[in-house]
Amino acid sequence: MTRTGVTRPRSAEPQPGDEPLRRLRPPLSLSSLGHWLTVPALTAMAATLTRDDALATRAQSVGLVLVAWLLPVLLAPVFGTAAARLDRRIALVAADALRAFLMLSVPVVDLLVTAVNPVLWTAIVAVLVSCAGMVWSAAAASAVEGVAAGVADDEDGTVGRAVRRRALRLVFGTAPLAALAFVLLALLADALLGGADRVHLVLYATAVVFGAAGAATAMLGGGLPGGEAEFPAPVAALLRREGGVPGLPAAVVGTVLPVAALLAVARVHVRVLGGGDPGYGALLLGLTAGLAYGVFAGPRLLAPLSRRRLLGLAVVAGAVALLVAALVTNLVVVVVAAALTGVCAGVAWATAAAVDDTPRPRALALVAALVAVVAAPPLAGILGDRRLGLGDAAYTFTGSGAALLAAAVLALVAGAVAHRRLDDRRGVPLRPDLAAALRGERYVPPREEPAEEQRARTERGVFIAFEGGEGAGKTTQSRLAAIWLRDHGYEVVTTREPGATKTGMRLRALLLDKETTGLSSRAETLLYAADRADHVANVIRPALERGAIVVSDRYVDSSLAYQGYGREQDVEEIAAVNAWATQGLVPDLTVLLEVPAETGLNRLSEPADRLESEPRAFHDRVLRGFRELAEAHPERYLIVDASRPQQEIRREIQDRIREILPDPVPAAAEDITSTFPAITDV
Ligand SMILES: Nc1ncnc2c1ncn2[C@@H]1O[C@H](COP(=O)(O)OP(=O)(O)OP(=O)(O)O)[C@@H](O)[C@H]1O
Ligand SMILES: Cc1cn([C@H]2C[C@H](O)[C@@H](COP(=O)(O)O)O2)c(=O)[nH]c1=O
Repeated sequence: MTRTGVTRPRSAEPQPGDEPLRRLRPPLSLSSLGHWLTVPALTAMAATLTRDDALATRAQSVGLVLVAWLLPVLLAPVFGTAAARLDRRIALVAADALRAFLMLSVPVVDLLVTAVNPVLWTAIVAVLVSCAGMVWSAAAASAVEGVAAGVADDEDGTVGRAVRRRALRLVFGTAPLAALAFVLLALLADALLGGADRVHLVLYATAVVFGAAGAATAMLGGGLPGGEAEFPAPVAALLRREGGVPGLPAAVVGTVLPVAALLAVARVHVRVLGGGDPGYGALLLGLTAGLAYGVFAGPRLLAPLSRRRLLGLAVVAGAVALLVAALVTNLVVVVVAAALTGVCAGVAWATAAAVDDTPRPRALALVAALVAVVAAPPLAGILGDRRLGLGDAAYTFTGSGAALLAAAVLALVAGAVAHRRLDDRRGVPLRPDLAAALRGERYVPPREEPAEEQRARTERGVFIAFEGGEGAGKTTQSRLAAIWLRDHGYEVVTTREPGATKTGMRLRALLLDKETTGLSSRAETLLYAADRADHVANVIRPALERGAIVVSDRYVDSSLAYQGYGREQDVEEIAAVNAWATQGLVPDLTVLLEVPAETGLNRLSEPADRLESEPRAFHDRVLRGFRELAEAHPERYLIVDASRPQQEIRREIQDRIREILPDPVPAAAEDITSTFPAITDV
């Protein structure tokens, strides 16, 4: 059972998606194992080849190999398009065979070809192996899509999604296995071989794994299904300036920096700490196992805590773990700190992907990783090893430790910025919020209300507005809130804008009809304001005056966001027009539901209306507008990450509404019963 009482399937039981993938499992696992093994194998080779050189040269050789391995990922769409033209089986087998051959070539060049610089050749192999890996990934993704699309009895796509998820787990889950295999091979090599040749064993082993993967693919019976896989271009995703979740870039940078910096200097750092390849492997094992655990556990971790808060916290915690790895000169402590860094980065990554499901976080992560891998090794070399005298004692501060320290400080700053900008529970203290989440509860802060405000509340009802972009879930959540309130004895009026009154319905038809062309932005603003004036005068105010709770799907903020930010008109002027139209009526609480524009628009099933048909840049400006409005008055807003499941969102909204509710039972009734009505979760 989970904390929330939901029974999770036991891992020993077959999962949906297992059976359709059964045939592809051996080649996918073997090839992925080989893929991840290439990283420690080639970096260890570079470190071994430069073992007698200065720290700067050693660090930069390892950095060069890592950069060479990462760079081709920028060209993923090119490889995706090229692979689509090839026969899938041939592409998979050829990519594995080429990688086996390339891995074998490294020791051969080292031992036999004196004319070629072996470090340079190792870096060239890293580029070529990575390119072949991209072709393999594209062909494998297409095969997995083919399997997912071909699942019988899968009308709602559940099994297809499970197939994709299982395939991803298979590919990324082999990374810790590769690190473990590297440790074992390094120990074996230490026991059996001597000198620089020791590192050759892992290169041979990687070649054998690729050979076995290619053979497993070649021997697959029957045809290999194919489907269309997507390969978003990382550079294009980054160049798109509109949209994006504020604070998310800082979170992504703060997530990636510690992992990339550790990878870049781990081999030289471990040597400084007195470890060889087995120590390097142990550090990689800790980091990758932590990452895998964090990615898979992240979505369920501290479920009652806001995902945006969790993201900021995970980034800060990862930076602190890296700080420990940088400062402590004990290999075991560093391996444990690397594992914690991995867990935090995994949790942060899973959470960031839930907050922004566009290709942007992935693109930014790739660029941040490249920058870190390029910068960390030379920084380690420049800073060099230093001995600090502390009275009788001395502390040796290594160059690699200093580079990790710099990365940790930067990640800490990025984490703090991310926490500040992403936080959707402003005004709610973090410590009790976190403590309650650790107990599996959601924290509801006590609210002290000035006497004047309390009196004003008893004299009128409560006004709650739901705001957000298209398809954010305003209608769904405002209805759920109204049902919950009615269940607890309140009179609730649910309403919406535009179109709550007879005149409003005509205005709505006019405003949303795509046939309404050439309407000026000012006229549009005034028509929305006219609808609102009628709405307030005939629906909202009368309901509030008789003490009802009014729940409105959209209100003034929609005009400020759409006509102000979206149409790029003066927001202050629109606010003034609307203050006049509503006679200054401001909601007691505005629930802002945030989803990326693409997600929201994709949720809509009806043909797009006049406003929904506006370009993506318009909707991105609208979303930015909503957030800025909410951030200006955090005390009367609840910002909700609306990309989560409906029931999670519902609970978060109920918790916040509870804080502003008047007592639903008339005072006279209370005198009789002497009990207060309990508000319980539905
Ligand atoms: N959290 C959620 N996750 C996934 N789908 C959701 C979620 N909330 C709502 N939906 C679905 O998204 C669609 C749009 O939801 P809804 O009508 O509530 O959004 P809206 O913000 O009112 O849209 P509009 O901008 O058209 O007024 C519906 O099909 C709804 O079932
Ligand atoms: C109140 C208000 C609304 N809009 C826009 C926003 C939407 O595109 C439509 C309303 O349709 P929905 O199904 O209720 O989401 O109108 C606006 O531009 N300005 C406003 O003030």
